[in-house]
Amino acid sequence: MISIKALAESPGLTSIPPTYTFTRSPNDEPVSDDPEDSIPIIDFSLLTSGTPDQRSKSIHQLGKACQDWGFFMVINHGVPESLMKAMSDACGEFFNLTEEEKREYGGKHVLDSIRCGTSFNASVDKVLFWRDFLKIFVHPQFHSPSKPAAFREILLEYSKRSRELAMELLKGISMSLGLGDTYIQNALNLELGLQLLAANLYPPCPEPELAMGMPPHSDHGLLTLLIQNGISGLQVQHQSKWVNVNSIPNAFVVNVGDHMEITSNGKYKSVVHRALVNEKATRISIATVIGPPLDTVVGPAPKLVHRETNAPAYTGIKYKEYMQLQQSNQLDGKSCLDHVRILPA
Ligand SMILES: O=C(O)CCC(=O)C(=O)O
Ligand SMILES: [Fe+2]
Repeated sequence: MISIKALAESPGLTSIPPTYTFTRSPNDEPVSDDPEDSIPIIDFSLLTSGTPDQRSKSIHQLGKACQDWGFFMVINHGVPESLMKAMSDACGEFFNLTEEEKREYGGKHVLDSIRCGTSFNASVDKVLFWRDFLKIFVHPQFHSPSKPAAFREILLEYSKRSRELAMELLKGISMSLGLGDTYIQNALNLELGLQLLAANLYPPCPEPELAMGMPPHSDHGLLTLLIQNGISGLQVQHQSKWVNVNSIPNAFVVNVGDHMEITSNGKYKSVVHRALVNEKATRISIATVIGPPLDTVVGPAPKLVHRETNAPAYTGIKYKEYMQLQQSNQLDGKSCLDHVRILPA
């Protein structure tokens, strides 16, 4: 399968091949034009080193962001800007390797530690997406492609720093659920949890309104931390509208994943989002997914369910089985989560 990078660079390309034409559903939500519609901002420095009052306000804001939006931006997070830029550049260089060099990691299983390809799952996608990807398991065992030369070192440091940030956010989220700061960490054994880095490349597209970078979907895992190379394209579904995420430079865009929705028994919802493409600039986004160990069965936190007043709304499922389920179907909104939802009697 040809990479989207190779296709986009074909000389004289003025239209997209029909297999890339994404049919938007007739009841697709409109894009919000309200400048007030913007995902909440969390000041990480207040969450971790503010006064007790500032900390408790931040925890409240974090909980509210998870409940109302499922998405928020994190500023003053302490991850060096130079490291974020280096990671984004290194991913760009990976995609610049020859098709031959990248083939070493291509077309493999969802649980393989390094995997690159195009679209989402080109063997089941009816329409192909204008996107190449590189996915790497960086925790509990660290993996890295051996090329480009500096990749490994940058990835190691970036993975470590983004993990620390995620763990602090999870403490705050755990508190916001009234569970105590280490409850989620302990209940889901995050010490040995999966961390997946997924880099996305969206080259310029001659007919951006006809193509789709990534279709509407929610993410597996507890939290996703996203950085971008300054080019926008991400949209989040909110109150029946698509809201553009115009990220503050160097902020992390964080979202609630399906396994946080399950753990919180539906209090915090994973939110559907999509990535559009544009005609002019190459966009790179790098998602870091934080999840439990692959063999952990994730169900609602026992402390959050109550037989009569708050019955479990999801059946427990092994994290890796959930990932396999998502990978074997077309990426389609929250259809994967629907498989484990218990409908009220
Ligand atoms: O490129 C983006 O902004 C979104 C990527 C994404 O949703 C994902 O990797 O799951
Ligand atoms: Fe996503």
